[in-house]
Amino acid sequence: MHTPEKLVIATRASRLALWQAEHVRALLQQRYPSCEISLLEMTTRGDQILDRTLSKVGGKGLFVKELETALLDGRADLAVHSLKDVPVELTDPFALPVILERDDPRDAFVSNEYGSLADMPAGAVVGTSSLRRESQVRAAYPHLTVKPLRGNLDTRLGKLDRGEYGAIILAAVGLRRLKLDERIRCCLEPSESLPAAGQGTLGIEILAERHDLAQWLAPLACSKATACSVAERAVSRVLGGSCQVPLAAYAELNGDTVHLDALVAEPDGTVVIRASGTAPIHEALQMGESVARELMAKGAQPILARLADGGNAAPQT
Ligand SMILES: NCc1[nH]cc(CCC(=O)O)c1CC(=O)O
Repeated sequence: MHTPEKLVIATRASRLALWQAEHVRALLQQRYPSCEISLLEMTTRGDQILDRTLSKVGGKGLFVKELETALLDGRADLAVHSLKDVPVELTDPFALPVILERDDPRDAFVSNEYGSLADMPAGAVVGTSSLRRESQVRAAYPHLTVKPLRGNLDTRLGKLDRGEYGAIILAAVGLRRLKLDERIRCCLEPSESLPAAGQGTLGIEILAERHDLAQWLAPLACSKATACSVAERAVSRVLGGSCQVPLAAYAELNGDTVHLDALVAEPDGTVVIRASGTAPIHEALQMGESVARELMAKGAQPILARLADGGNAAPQT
């Protein structure tokens, strides 16, 4: 069989992104031992803007765009992304043919003082720059104060350690990948903090015309994670994943059945609209779309419309 001789993987230069790219490199190397595989490290706009809340700076696929230019001009063959950061509508020459097996999708509670959100006293400060996390924290713990928190993982942990926050909320998977598990005081179950669409999942982006490449990458795909991400991303797509909005969508597989929970909330936590659905794998897309329509019917529209005014397209962290 014809196999690849040389592959270049475009990646952001953060430690987490590098771990993820190395992970994909190792999987490919195992499968294609004679292939020469290298990483092309890039700094994206999302990495440069550290002083403002991501949802405020907007910009479609802040973490994705520069990597796409490397695919376009041939400097790289594939780009590895946290699926959560990938816009739901990939524009024309690009495709996302491979969704890898999902890791832990949960949010993690990190603190030097407290064991959980429930332990925190009135007025204590929780750091997160995600409207999704903020709205859920504020809905369940209205006595806590939520403040924005930006930067890569090390920066965020540094701000916590300097006492700027009583606790911060991060994706558990990011901490695990950087061997920072010991910082996790507890994981927030989906019932307490419903994850973002695609959280804990990696996707591989290529130029759609590279059919050879798509075939070489195909063995890395996980059909279960793919079904879940199809359902979750359908919600974001229907609701305008391009809006900066507190939106969560989390699917699980039970045998051949996909179960999906989704919510849209006011950032201040005063309104949380929920919907869920269940369907066989092959109907994951339609089920996701109908869950999204149910959210709309229950009043998601005014929240979305108001938040959409501020800009387009922040990643739904
Ligand atoms: N918001 C940025 C981002 N994008 C992906 C991850 C972690 C990896 C993942 O969720 O798959 C993170 C960090 C975080 O949310 O704490």
